[in-house]
Amino acid sequence: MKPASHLDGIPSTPGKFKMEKSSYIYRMRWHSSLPRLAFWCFLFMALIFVLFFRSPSSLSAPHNSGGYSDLSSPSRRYLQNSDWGGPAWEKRVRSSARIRSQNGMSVLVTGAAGFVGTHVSAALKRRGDGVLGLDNFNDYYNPSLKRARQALLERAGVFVVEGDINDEALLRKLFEVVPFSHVMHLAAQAGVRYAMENPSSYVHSNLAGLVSILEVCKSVNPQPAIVWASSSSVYGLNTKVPFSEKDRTDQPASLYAATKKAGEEIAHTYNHIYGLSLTGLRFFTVYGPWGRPDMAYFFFTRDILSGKPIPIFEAANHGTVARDFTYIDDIVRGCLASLDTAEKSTGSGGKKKGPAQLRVFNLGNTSPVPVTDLVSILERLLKVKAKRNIMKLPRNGDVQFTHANISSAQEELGYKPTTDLETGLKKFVRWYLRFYADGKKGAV
Ligand SMILES: O=C(O)[C@H]1O[C@H](OP(=O)(O)OP(=O)(O)OC[C@H]2O[C@@H](n3ccc(=O)[nH]c3=O)[C@H](O)[C@@H]2O)[C@H](O)[C@@H](O)[C@@H]1O
Repeated sequence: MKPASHLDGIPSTPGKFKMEKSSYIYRMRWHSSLPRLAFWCFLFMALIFVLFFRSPSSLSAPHNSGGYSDLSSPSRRYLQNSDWGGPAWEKRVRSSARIRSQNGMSVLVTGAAGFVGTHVSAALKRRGDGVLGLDNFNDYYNPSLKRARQALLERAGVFVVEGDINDEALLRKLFEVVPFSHVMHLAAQAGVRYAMENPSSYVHSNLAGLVSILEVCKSVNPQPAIVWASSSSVYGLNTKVPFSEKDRTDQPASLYAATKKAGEEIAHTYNHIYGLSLTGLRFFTVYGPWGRPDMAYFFFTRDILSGKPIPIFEAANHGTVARDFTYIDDIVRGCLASLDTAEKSTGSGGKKKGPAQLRVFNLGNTSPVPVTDLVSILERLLKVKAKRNIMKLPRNGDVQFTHANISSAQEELGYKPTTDLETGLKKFVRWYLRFYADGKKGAV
């Protein structure tokens, strides 16, 4: 008898199974229904296993633009330790989120082990607010820097829960343990150019992750007010300067920018349907101590020190490429002011009860600096001449310049940046040299 065609290929390795043996096996195995059942059960379990442990982003290699390379565990990006829950864990969560000042708030900070997240969490804690961090510690850049930030927060009394914003069960559990009054949502896939390498990571964090946060926030009681990180990149190909919140933002130049812009529209929807209070902050190229190694000022510093040439982009006809670089302390003040002025959400039980606050603010420095000047400042501070490799601005998401109009944030938040690039970079370089002294902390 001829075996059924879908079984033909099973003992397929030549030399491993002789023909007579395989037909014997076939007769023994497939004429009995119990082994057949066992086989399908095994196949089913294997499928469940594969689906459970495979995420879209686990298919791509880890990011290397920050100079970090670890190909040993490509699936690590979102394979998080789901080790949460239990009385001891809940006690830590509660204690970290305990308010210690009059009129303080309890804030869930997502992306707490990230650059901005760490600074915001520490600042909230310092003034007596209750803070709980959440971070998935992915390896977009060297996670040892994130662990060092976590240790810093730990010393300040902030517990950073390890988990992904897409894990709604975890988010619900956190709200069950602490009825957070505010969410500072900073977890995101950042970086403009990396979107060409790993587009699905942007969809995972900036779209699916944002929706997951909003879904949980809309359904808990009381609903928290949410402040979240948008980006100056939403202005895309806009040429009207300085960029005002009223300008068009429908021409993103990168998938990253498109996901941030989509986030702003998603925020509108949740505000409209569920009465969530939402404030989006368009950050302009934030830099400073504990910064992100994938950003130019950071890896320029590393490469200037090691004598490696640095690629400096210029626009067509030797056009200047410039950024409205904004120092982290100014951004933190803008974040805290946004939380302080956020009105309560109006919905409950997943239903809107009345109109709720919906805001978008530029948080920039209002003085763009050419990238070539940034390099000159670094050369002075590091006392090392850079090997400048001038190249054409690649068409992979970069825009030629950014410049924030901050009048709206000034009026409503009292936001007033005070740090110029030279002063801010001095603080960054001091931190960098201390942190990476003698290469003790390993590769950036
Ligand atoms: O403002 C923002 O919203 C964005 O700011 C930064 O994006 P970007 O301004 O491109 O920051 P960098 O990647 O550090 O680049 C800074 C400048 O250096 C230039 N650059 C970058 C890389 C390089 O190799 N050479 C080079 O000249 C870029 O064109 C840009 O003008 C962040 O990476 C984004 O996550 C953030 O959302």
